[in-house]
Amino acid sequence: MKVVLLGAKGQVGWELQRALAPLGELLAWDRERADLANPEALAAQLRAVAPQAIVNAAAYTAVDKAESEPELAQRVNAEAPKRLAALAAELGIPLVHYSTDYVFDGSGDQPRDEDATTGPLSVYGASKLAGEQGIRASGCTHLILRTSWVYAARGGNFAKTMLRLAAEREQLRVVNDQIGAPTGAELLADGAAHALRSLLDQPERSGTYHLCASGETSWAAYARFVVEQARAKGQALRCQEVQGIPSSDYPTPARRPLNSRLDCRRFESTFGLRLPHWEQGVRRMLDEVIA
Ligand SMILES: NC(=O)C1=CN([C@@H]2O[C@H](COP(=O)(O)OP(=O)(O)OC[C@H]3O[C@@H](n4cnc5c(N)ncnc54)[C@H](OP(=O)(O)O)[C@@H]3O)[C@@H](O)[C@H]2O)C=CC1
Ligand SMILES: Cc1cn([C@H]2C[C@H](O)[C@@H](COP(=O)(O)OP(=O)(O)O[C@H]3O[C@@H](C)C(=O)[C@@H](O)[C@H]3O)O2)c(=O)[nH]c1=O
Ligand SMILES: [Mg+2]
Repeated sequence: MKVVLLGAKGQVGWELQRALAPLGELLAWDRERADLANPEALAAQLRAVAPQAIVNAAAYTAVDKAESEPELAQRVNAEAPKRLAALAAELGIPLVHYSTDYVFDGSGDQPRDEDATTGPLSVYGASKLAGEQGIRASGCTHLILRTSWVYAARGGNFAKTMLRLAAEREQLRVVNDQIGAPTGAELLADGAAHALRSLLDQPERSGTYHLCASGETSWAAYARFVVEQARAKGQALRCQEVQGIPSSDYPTPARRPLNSRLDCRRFESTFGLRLPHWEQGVRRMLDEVIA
């Protein structure tokens, strides 16, 4: 089977290069090879290689910057996935795609399932929601995997920012009223590979799924965990305190949801998989980064 992977150098894309390799011939395309800002050219490039599945890990992920670049965010996160889905429908092949907790408004304190009402607060969230909607409307066989708070040893993410700041400063100030689950790129890649295998035999499993590590935390408690673990692993850090603050004390261009809890039971029961606790993957990532 020939699989095209888009966004091959991102956090999740990098892990997908590993996780998808056993499925057959993998064409791993980065931004230089295939630009999602040009959906028509992308479709022509894909058509030329006639893949049997498309996995899209590319996205415009700069949440604050998207507020001032809404057109580019829309092209990459909405128009390109819609074009990919139209091609997948035409070729009769599955499309795997990732989406985000930021499609929701974050009200309440309960985990949301896949059918919960969406209500993005940011340009990024709205562009990702439009991408989902384009895929669902295309009629192609698909997996839309909504996740949250992605980290990896390779690439930029919140945990690595905290490690850097903790080495420089005595005190970190981090929001404690946004709640979610940090999710590793490894888990997202392995989960997608398992689910894609399953989808090839059972196309009726096509649909939208929530896929996050289990458990929940705030960004502040997550930062504290990272600092404590890193110190226990021998990192010299100046940071003495991670001070929890309300989101209102940390103004950003984009608004973020307070409740990012996602109910992942549909993914677990459909594909017969169990999602590990977020702390497990974060520990592994820190081992790798600190080594
Ligand atoms: N990061 C997170 O916290 C979360 C991510 N997600 C979703 O998960 C998926 C994977 O995200 P993640 O791996 O973390 O993101 P990254 O930002 O690590 O990787 C995204 C990749 O997409 C590439 N890319 C950006 N613009 C284009 C373009 N125009 N054409 C081709 N490639 C492009 C980037 O290339 P370059 O490096 O050159 O910019 C990068 O390699 C995305 O769909 C994202 O929306 C969902 C929830 C949380
Ligand atoms: C650096 C920093 C951030 N924060 C806050 C800002 C924000 O509310 C939260 C996390 O910061 P980030 O910049 O990592 O947040 P952000 O880039 O919005 O993270 C999001 O990325 C996109 C792609 C997603 O899809 C989401 O699931 C989520 O992971 O922590 C602090 O409170 N103190 C700090 O020193
Ligand atoms: Mg970010």
